[in-house]
Amino acid sequence: MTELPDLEELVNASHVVSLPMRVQFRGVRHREALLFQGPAGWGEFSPFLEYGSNEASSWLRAAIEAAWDGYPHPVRDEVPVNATLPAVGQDQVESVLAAYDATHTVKVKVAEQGQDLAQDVARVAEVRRLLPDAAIRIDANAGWNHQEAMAALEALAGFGLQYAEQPVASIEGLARVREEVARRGLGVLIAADESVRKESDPLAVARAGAADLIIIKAQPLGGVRRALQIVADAGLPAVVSSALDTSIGLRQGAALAAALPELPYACGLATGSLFTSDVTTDRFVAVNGALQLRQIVADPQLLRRHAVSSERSAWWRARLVECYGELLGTEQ
Ligand SMILES: O=C(O)CCC(=O)C1=CC=C[C@@H](O)[C@@H]1C(=O)O
Ligand SMILES: [Mg+2]
Repeated sequence: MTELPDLEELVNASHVVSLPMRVQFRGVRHREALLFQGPAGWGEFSPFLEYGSNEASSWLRAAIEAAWDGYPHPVRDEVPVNATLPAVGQDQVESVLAAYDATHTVKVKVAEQGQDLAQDVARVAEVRRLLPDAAIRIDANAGWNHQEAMAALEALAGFGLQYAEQPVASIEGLARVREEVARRGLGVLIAADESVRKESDPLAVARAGAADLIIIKAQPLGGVRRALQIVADAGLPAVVSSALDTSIGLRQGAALAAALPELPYACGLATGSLFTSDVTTDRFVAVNGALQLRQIVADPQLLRRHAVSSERSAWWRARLVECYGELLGTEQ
């Protein structure tokens, strides 16, 4: 990004929407996002509501990159994607998976607050029963301590796990789990997500040898080009994942995945299927297990239909101004 666009131009171009979700994910049933169109296309700014302006400013940087600079040249025109299964009860697994045209790989959320390991085992077992040949990965979102992580991985490894994403919170903790998994011969790779996108140094995981692969997200990492640089510097395989974005943000994730020199795993970019509606008429969801790269444009009627209240809109615009201020401080 060479120069920031004019703030007034950004604010005036903004639309704030709230999209309804099929099931609760990450504690939300509605996902709010601010969208704007620039000379290169649409950009999405949708940091989670609880994020402060410093963290959220990377998301704004990514949105501006999408709308003003566009994307780097892709090296592939389709991106294999995984179905993402929220921490639903065993009885809901089949209906949630039915929303996806991407079940060669399933990521199962585990370690949800208020649930126990038996519920995780039941959920993973049900996925394995329904999809005997699928690659299954789990994501604990740092919800376990070391002991809990080891007990869970012992209990779940038998279902055949491709990898476990962020089983524990810290980088040292990940390294310790990774070592013990190897010592016990559990055959589960360890992936770092929060330890990449929420640390001040996204390369610390790689330097510490704490993970076998990294999860990268375009918005939290400040855009496609920055994320590509992180992967190049980390020297680890990368999986691109969504931030529960609308089709606009998913398109940015797909641009990142399409520009990576290597893409050994399916990406977590099928989350458009968790929404019951979107901002585009031709939603950016998987077809035959993959996203096909194409232009994604917001539809004025859908933007109106999903527009938030004037209070929420004012809240988002104020957030935009605050994050813009943060960017001005760091970029110029
Ligand atoms: O990676 C996927 O399959 C889908 C995206 C996903 O899991 C997430 C999206 C948004 C917020 C995160 O809590 C969550 C993640 O931890 O990866
Ligand atoms: Mg994750």
